[in-house]
Amino acid sequence: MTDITTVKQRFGIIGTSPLLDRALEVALRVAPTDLTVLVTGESGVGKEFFPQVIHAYSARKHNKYIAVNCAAIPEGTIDSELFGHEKGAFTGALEARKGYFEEADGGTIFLDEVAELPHSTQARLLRVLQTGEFIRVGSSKVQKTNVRVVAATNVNLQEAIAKGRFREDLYYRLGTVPILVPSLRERPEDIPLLFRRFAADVAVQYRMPAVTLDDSAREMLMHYYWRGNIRQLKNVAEQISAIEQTRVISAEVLAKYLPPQGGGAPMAAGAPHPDDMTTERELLYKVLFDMRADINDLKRMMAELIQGTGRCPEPARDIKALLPTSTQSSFVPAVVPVASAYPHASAPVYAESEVVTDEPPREMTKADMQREQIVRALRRNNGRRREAAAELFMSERTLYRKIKELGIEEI
Ligand SMILES: Nc1ncnc2c1ncn2[C@@H]1O[C@H](COP(=O)(O)OP(=O)(O)OP(=O)(O)O)[C@@H](O)[C@H]1O
Repeated sequence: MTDITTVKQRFGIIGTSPLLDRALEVALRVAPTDLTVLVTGESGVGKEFFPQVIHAYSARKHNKYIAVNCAAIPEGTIDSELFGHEKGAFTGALEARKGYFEEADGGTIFLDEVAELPHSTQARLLRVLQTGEFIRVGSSKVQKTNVRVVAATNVNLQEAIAKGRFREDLYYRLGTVPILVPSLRERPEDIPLLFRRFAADVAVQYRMPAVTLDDSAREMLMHYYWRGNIRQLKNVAEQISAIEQTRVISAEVLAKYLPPQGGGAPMAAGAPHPDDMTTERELLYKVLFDMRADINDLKRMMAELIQGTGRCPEPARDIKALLPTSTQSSFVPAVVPVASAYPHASAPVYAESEVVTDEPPREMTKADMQREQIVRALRRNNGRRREAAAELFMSERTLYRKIKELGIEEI
């Protein structure tokens, strides 16, 4: 049997706490079966690793793995996304389309935020779990599929059942094997390990020395409440790495990044998502973060030019790409190549038609900055929202909401 250390290394799962090991052990043990698994735990504890582990160590591993964020799909289209539709089933259904349950035949579907499914979809899901049968929207033909379902939620499903929001029969069917992922408070020994990993990742990504914690800061970190769990810890590590000049962090400095604990009920049904509370602040940090990396890149480019090497250190990342999209149209599109054509000139030489316009720069509002960051993250990830959300330190659900709110078009 595969040992847990191998699994952790393969998936980049940090932690040595017995509760985490126990959860991973259960995942490994049920992986080769076809049992349905329900992964629960507070927001930000790392539930997403579990369906991946289960799929990777199952006989289905060579077939499809499809992850669906149930909260991110509008209610009106979720049935068709999951189960497909026939041509003409609804306005805009110009072609017939397979749903995820048909696509993933022989594989695994991860239903994240399963508590967000509307009632009608819950009924369809129950049927496919019980019999393997489903019907495309607009069809009357019953089809069969062989899909293993792993679901996850941070919502207290018993409460949701009591409020009539979630079907009890579906709860029992989904939770054949329950896996509870521990909160960070239940595994304080993992906190310094996680912090070190996140700080090291930032250091590599932005080519800067990693921040470390002094004893007082480590103590504070381990006793903090961590409402948003690992996601919040990751945010803090990244913010500190980006903003602080000093690389050894004291408790005094750390305290600036930890919101007051007040109350501190963990994330549960109906509670505001930590992303919702901190997204704006974090996006602003991210602006600073990116600007600092850009400035470092520009400094390096300038140093190279001044030394007369005339070589752009990172050809893929030209100056235009470093500029906010809002200023790209009015800015010099290729300063470096023009200047490098005249390596002995004392100042950069601009092609005549490319000179910066006189237009006074428009002050960016907070919404502009947020839009900017989201657009950049989406571009960097070729429009993949999951990756962009991770980079922006927010859940996919929050990213979807922001995209809608800020009127960002498809990238
Ligand atoms: N043990 C771990 N080691 C390293 N990174 C982790 C670990 N657990 C979680 N993370 C990171 O923390 C972040 C949040 O994890 P994840 O998205 O899986 O949380 P979640 O439990 O699914 O939260 P939500 O219920 O809000 O969707 C991710 O960036 C993930 O990579």
